Amino acid sequence: MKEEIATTLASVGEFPLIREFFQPLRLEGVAGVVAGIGDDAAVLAVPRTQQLLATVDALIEGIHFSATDDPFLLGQKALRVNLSDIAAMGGRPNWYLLSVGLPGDTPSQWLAEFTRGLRACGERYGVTIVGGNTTGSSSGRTIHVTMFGLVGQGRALSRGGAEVGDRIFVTGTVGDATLGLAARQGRLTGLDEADQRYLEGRLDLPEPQVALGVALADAAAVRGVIDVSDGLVADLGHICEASGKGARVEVGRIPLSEAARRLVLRDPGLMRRILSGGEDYELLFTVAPGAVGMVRTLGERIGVPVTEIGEIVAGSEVEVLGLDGERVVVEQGGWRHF
Ligand SMILES: Nc1ncnc2c1ncn2[C@@H]1O[C@H](COP(=O)(O)OP(=O)(O)OP(=O)(O)O)[C@@H](O)[C@H]1O
Ligand SMILES: Cc1ncc(C[n+]2csc(CCOP(=O)(O)O)c2C)c(N)n1
Ligand SMILES: [Mg+2]
Repeated sequence: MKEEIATTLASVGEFPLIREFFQPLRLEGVAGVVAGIGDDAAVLAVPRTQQLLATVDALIEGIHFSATDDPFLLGQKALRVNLSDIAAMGGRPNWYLLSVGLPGDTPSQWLAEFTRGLRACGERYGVTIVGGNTTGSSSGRTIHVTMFGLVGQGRALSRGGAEVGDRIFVTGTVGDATLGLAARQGRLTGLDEADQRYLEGRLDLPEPQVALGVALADAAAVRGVIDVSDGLVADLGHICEASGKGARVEVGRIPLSEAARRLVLRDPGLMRRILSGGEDYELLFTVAPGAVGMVRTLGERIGVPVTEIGEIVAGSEVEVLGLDGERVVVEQGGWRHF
């Protein structure tokens, strides 16, 4: 029997790679691309009534993903984590740059699947590649996506606008991604198969809340906004720091998925991990008390669950109250790289 020799990137070469894998990621019909892949820089047209949003996020092997993770999902996640940052600013995402560092022995099939994921997600959210960078890597695979979006002049949301008395809201459910990671790494036992699949799905394919972000940018009563990437308590801390305020959150109000709820019922200690686990990519935002009804209606109209979990207070601390009303100590509150 003849042995199949897998093609690697080293055998394809840098420029054929760009032609074969990255150029096909261009989407027709996205406005504003004066020049995309092929020149020294992209040329992008920003309408006079809009402002440009720019954000970059890295996915590093061993830090954000494992070599064995599904590259089709990873391609989608690379865009989704950036879409979430544009959403947190209330913008519409349009364009992205892709920078990859890949070892020469990476199978071509890996890159084919990774770029298939980018394409699927690009089509779904209407964002196109406009350029990038390709290098070898001597220490694992690295992916950086820089994403651009547009927001009306002076309409961008920010972390810094929270006021005392604001109600704190979060979209969707919290903690699924960190539980999914723990499950994948064998740190959760006794999880049934369907729940494990659900939680890992939330880790692999976060849902950036782009439509809600855009709607919130039009609502003047929405003040401090962030997406939950580091962890609920840590990211609320970022709103507090930027706004010069404190916050009080009630554990009993934090929205959990059915799968997370079942786990917490068995092991209430997991709640601590939920409070500080990252990668949910939900929106966390504060709302003037008089606008709570409007935000609920907005959530219903867009089809995104929004849950009130606490209140902005004077001070600088994020205070977490347990079911018994006692203060819960959350040491770090979220992911830290260093
Ligand atoms: N190396 C850097 N150089 C310049 N600015 C940076 C650098 N690293 C982070 N920042 C800036 O610091 C702020 C906080 O960064 P952080 O990465 O926590 O935000 P984020 O992008 O929302 O988080 P995430 O990476 O989880 O999406 C952002 O405004 C970011 O642009
Ligand atoms: C293999 C593996 N190990 C650990 C984690 C968890 N993790 C990595 S980065 C991060 C916070 C957001 O990062 P950033 O601020 O860089 O966007 C979290 C929760 C993972 N997903 N995969
Ligand atoms: Mg963010």
